[in-house]
This record gives sequence, C-alpha cells and structure tokens, in this order.
Amino acid sequence: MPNRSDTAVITPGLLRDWALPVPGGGKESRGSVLVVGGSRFTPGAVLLAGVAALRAGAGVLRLAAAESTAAALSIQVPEALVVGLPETPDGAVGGRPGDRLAELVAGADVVAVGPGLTEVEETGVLLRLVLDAAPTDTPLVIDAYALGALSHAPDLLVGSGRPAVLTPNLTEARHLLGRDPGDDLDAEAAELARRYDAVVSLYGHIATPDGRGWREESGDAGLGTSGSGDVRAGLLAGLLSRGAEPAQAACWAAFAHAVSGQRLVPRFGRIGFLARELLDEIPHTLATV
Ligand SMILES: NC(=O)C1=CN([C@@H]2O[C@H](COP(=O)(O)OP(=O)(O)OC[C@H]3O[C@@H](n4cnc5c(N)ncnc54)[C@H](O)[C@@H]3O)[C@@H](O)[C@H]2O)[C@@H](O)CC1
Ligand SMILES: Nc1ncnc2c1ncn2[C@@H]1O[C@H](COP(=O)(O)OP(=O)(O)O)[C@@H](O)[C@H]1O
Repeated sequence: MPNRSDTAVITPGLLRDWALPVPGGGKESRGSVLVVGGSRFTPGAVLLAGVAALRAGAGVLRLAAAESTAAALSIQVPEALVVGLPETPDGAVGGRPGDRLAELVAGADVVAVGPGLTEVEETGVLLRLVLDAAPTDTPLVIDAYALGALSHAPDLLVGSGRPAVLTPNLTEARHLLGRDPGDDLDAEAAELARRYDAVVSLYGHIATPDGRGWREESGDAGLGTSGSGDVRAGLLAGLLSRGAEPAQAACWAAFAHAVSGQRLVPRFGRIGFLARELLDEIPHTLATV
C-alpha cells in the first residue's frame, strides 16, 4: 500500500510534464459535461460544479437538477441547458427521472453525479440510472451523496473498466471505508481506490486502483468552505471533458483548486473567501502552470 514516502508531491513541474491535451477546434472538441444533482434546497451545488467545469475548459454544459429549481438555474447559468428532475415531497431529486435524463447521460462526454443530492436511497437509484445509460468509456465524477449511495453498493464500479473518479470529503470517506479515516490519507485514498476500483481524490490525496499516488500540499484552510467540494468536482469534470485521463485530471484539479484559493488570499485573507470566488480564478491558475 502506498504511503507518504512513495506518493509524489504535485508541483507545477510535475504537471508541466503531464500536460493537458492542447485545445483546438470548436467547443465540441472540449466535450460536454452533464452535472446531475441539486435538490430543491441545494441547486447551488450544481451551479458551482457546472460553472467550474466551464472554467476548466469544458465546451458544453448541461445541468440536471430538481425541477422546481430548473428555471432559476437556467437564468443563473445562461451558458447551460438545464433539465428539471422529478422531486420527492421533501424536495430531494427522485430516483426515477425517466428517459430524458437517460438520453442526456448517453449523450454526455463526462457525467458528474452527486453535488446537491440529499437522499441516499433515491440517489442510489439515480446513480444506477447514470451507470446504465452512460457508455462504458464515459468518464464519471462521483461526488457528495452519490458517494454515500456507492458505499451501499460497493461493487458497482468493480471490474467495469469505467474511468471514474471519486471525490470524497472526510465524512464521505468514512461512509466509503465503513470506519473513521486515519491520519494517513495517502493510505486511505489508496485503500478506497483499490476497494472501489476507481481513481480517488481525497482531500488532495490522489490514488489509483493500480497503486499510484500523488498529494497536493499547497491547499489551505480557506478551501474548507461550503460549496468548495462542488467546485472541485466540477473542475475535475471539466478537465476530463478536455481529454485528460482520470488520474491526470484529479492531480490537475487538486492543484488548480488549491492554487485558486491561494490567489484569493491577498484580497480576503486566509479564510472567508467563497466557493463561488474560486471559480473565476480557475482559468488563470490553469494557464500559469
Ligand atoms: N450550494 C449548495 O447548494 C451546497 C450544497 N451542498 C450539498 O448538500 C448536500 C448535503 O451535504 P452535507 O455535507 O450537509 O451532507 P451530510 O452531512 O448530510 O452527509 C455527508 C455525506 O455523507 C454521506 N451520507 C449521508 N447519509 C448517508 C447514509 N445514510 N448512508 C451513506 N452515506 C451517507 C453522503 O455521501 C453525504 O454527501 C450534498 O449533496 C452537498 O453537495 C454542500 O456542498 C454545500 C453547498
Ligand atoms: N484545511 C484544509 N487544508 C487543505 N485543503 C483543504 C482544507 N479544507 C478543505 N480543503 C480542500 O477543499 C476540499 C473541499 O473541502 P470540504 O469542505 O472538505 O468539502 P465539501 O465541500 O465536499 O464538504 C477538500 O477535499 C480539500 O481538498
């Protein structure tokens, strides 16, 4: 199992040697990202993830969120096509959203599922729909409640060969591990990657199922702010959409998330900047690697 001594620190030099595909052509060449999430009370998570995907360079954005929020979301994010999903009486996204979502999933180049979802059973049904509808080579980002749902069905990705990245926070890692994470997050990320057969990005610690590992060391406390994880999941989806492979996208996203936070420190101090303020920093952060 990799530990601190054999994971590589993510530096600009490491990323320059692992350059993202060079953009060329129209928006289709940088792919379409679909974000599936957003309960009646958390549409902002989908907004943050979706805009982060565009800021990371994705060509086309589609959002699927609770239907009562779709009109407002479409005005807040005029760059996106927004599709409403059925809701439970409590405002959670219902797990049986029908053929329209399946069509969107089938047509997406990358699907990010989870930001803003709020009910683990319904999310489990939704996650299975995404896995059934997405071609097996469509990269997935699995975040937030979709990770809770995955913890109830841990074999969903195993052996599928599907490119997938899991982006747990520490609470989600606890559900996935079935215990509290220990102090060695390199080792915990590696265990999750092996167990779930997917690339894992855990608090800046990245691991692959075949035992490779990296860590991002420039992130600071200001990144621990509501919606920050949604930004990071969307950033990752945008990089996958540009053609990065999963471990590469996870390393670039961890670095870009952390450095975007650093760039806000002169204006706001170490803490107190907002997740949405990270969004505008992303393109410049990526461009200056
Ligand atoms: N702007 C917004 O609308 C924001 C929305 N957010 C979203 O709000 C939702 C709730 O986030 P919280 O941090 O309050 O979530 P909770 O504190 O309720 O749960 C944290 C995580 O634990 C897991 N979990 C919860 N119950 C579980 C169960 N019974 N079995 C297995 N796993 C379980 C889920 O994966 C969940 O993401 C998330 O989808 C998140 O994306 C937050 O990211 C903050 C910003
Ligand atoms: N104190 C910190 N130091 C370094 N990075 C942090 C810190 N707090 C949060 N982050 C980074 O921000 C990400 C999102 O923060 P977190 O609040 O855990 O996520 P979420 O929005 O998913 O609940 C983390 O995965 C981690 O990469």
